[in-house]
Amino acid sequence: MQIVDGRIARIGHDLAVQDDQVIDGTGLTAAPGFIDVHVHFREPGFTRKETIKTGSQAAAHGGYTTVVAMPNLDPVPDNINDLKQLLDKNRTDGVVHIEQFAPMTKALTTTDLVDFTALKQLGALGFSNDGKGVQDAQTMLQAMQDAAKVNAPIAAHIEDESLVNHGVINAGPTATKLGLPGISNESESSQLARDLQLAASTGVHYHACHISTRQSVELIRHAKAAGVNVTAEVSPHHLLLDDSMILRDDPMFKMNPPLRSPEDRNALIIGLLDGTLDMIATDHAPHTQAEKSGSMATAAFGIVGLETAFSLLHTHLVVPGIMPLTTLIDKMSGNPARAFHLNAGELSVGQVADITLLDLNKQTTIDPTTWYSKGTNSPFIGQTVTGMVHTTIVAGHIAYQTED
Ligand SMILES: NC(=O)N[C@@H](CC(=O)O)C(=O)O
Ligand SMILES: [Zn+2]
Ligand SMILES: [Zn+2]
Repeated sequence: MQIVDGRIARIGHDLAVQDDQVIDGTGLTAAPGFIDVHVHFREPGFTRKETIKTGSQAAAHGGYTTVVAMPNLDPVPDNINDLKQLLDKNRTDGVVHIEQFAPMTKALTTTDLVDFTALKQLGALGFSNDGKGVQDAQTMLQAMQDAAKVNAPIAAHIEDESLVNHGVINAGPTATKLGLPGISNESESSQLARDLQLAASTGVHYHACHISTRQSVELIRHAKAAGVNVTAEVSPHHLLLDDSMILRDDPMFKMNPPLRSPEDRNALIIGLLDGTLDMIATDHAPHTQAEKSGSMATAAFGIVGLETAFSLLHTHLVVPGIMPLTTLIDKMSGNPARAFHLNAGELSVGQVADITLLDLNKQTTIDPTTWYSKGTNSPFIGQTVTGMVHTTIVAGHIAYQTED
């Protein structure tokens, strides 16, 4: 493959080499750069957890060349000035392409809608109140109408707070055993059912964030069959972990939505394989060590994911034969690109040279001392995995390269 001016110029064997830089890909597999449509970079407001620089370096380390960042920041970028500053900072500090969701409502929690036209024009990729579900149906309906008008997607964090019951893990035998309050599946699926009805009537592109329950998979399957303009993501942790694996009160296993039952996890894998769930997104949610210590009752929700996603998914889905490598790469690159109309996700002549080189046989141990993220909150630390990201090329420039 030959790259000229940041774009793929030629693909083939024995390309004449007059270039000033050669990357030896012997033994490596080239994939289109990964795309994560759900990350939290915490800047501005929470830079003790992460910054745009460290978050984007973590993305490059994980093989991601494009990410879409969530707006649960301080200040919330719900106006032209704050969004403009954020977009500028994403551009100057990011070592990968950073797209940005703007919020749907002021401050994420009010029912005052943002100016969808102005924020879209400024460069928001779409709109999301991630971190908070939209509790009020009328607000969601209006947000969908406004988003549809400007041809922008809505990415929904789906959570009916009246059904959450102050829960911190999935409602089920583990919650009972540990004496912790549980979150029901219906807190997600009942709001999703509402949203799919509203999406059908507005025609908006409705993207369901971090789907975690079997009921949600079923609802999305039906909505797609009925022609609703819906896409959905699932996180690596909901695919690879369930609440039966939570053996003690450990905040590394606390995230929103929570790890569900083994049956739910199985439905997510089937839904991913049959196309009901379009893509994998990490929901990279860094927190400080203090925020992730003590009991699950009080710790923060969320885990990091950018630097471990490929290795974990390759080890647990591709190596055992559950999912072909090409499908995994589609779920991590081509599908998110198509869903969000990103000019990325394929390796072809003329495309921007966003390329990830994979060393599929390499065994490593998941070790946060090798990470760029400020967050070390992960339940996967210490696991041995097969397959790792070797080199990440963003618009023709090396954004990450392994040392060995
Ligand atoms: N997923 C989480 O557990 N936490 C996210 C918020 C979110 O994605 O809902 C965060 O911002 O920390
Ligand atoms: Zn969320
Ligand atoms: Zn999130």
